[in-house]
Amino acid sequence: MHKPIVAIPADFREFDGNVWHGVPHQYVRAAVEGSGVMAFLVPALESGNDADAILDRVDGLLVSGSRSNVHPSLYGKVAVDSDGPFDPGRDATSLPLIRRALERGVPLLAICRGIQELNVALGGTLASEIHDVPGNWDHRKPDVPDLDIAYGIRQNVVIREGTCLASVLGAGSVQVNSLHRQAISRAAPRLAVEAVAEDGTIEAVSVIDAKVFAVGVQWHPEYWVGTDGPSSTLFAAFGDAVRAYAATKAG
Ligand SMILES: N[C@@H](CCC(=O)NCCCC(=O)O)C(=O)O
Repeated sequence: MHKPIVAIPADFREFDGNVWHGVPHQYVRAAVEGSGVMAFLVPALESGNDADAILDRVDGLLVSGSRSNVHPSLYGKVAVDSDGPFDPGRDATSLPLIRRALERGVPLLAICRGIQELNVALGGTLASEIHDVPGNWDHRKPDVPDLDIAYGIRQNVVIREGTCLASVLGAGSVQVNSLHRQAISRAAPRLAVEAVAEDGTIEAVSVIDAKVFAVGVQWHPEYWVGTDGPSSTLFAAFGDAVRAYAATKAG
């Protein structure tokens, strides 16, 4: 059997005087070293990507975080400046891939922006600038140059009993990082809330009636794969689901 392949939708980014399709290395490293799979990046195209053609050729879908936000029009909201920055190519690539992966039973792990895309893809909505809500904790990325500090583990979330995530990480408290301004507002009907922060922010979901592993987390387990137990365990579980799916394709 070939080494399983996981598709990772890229961002459309501008820097160094050019435009690029890219995924931060931490996601690729976590897929390769944490899940034991190969990673293939999918360009962030507003048109031209065929979700089924991609999913025919891979064994899992890893939807990464990003500084950009899902365009509000995709969940019935009129965009305002604070909803940006936007990445229409990423939206147009990720959301169809998420929907088709779930329909086809392709394993899915969605992280940060990814859990927000999962929610929107299934009909949910997002809240912006959640740190402005009275009583909310500040979930934003710390404004520091050192990524180890920015991705530092600094938040307690509680995994609910009897959930998919509890079967992987155990129920109860787990310490995670936090780098987001938005969060799930109305959870899509097909999503089960699996973990919440102490201020009530939804921190993890799974897809009800999913054929295989289909989990979204608002934190960033990819960054500490290899050194943080829950991060490593989550990516190992995703890798196991990907290998099991690949084996079914091998016949
Ligand atoms: N843009 C969304 C999702 C946040 C996210 O994916 N953060 C990871 C990248 C952090 C960075 O590089 O700035 C939100 O803000 O909620």
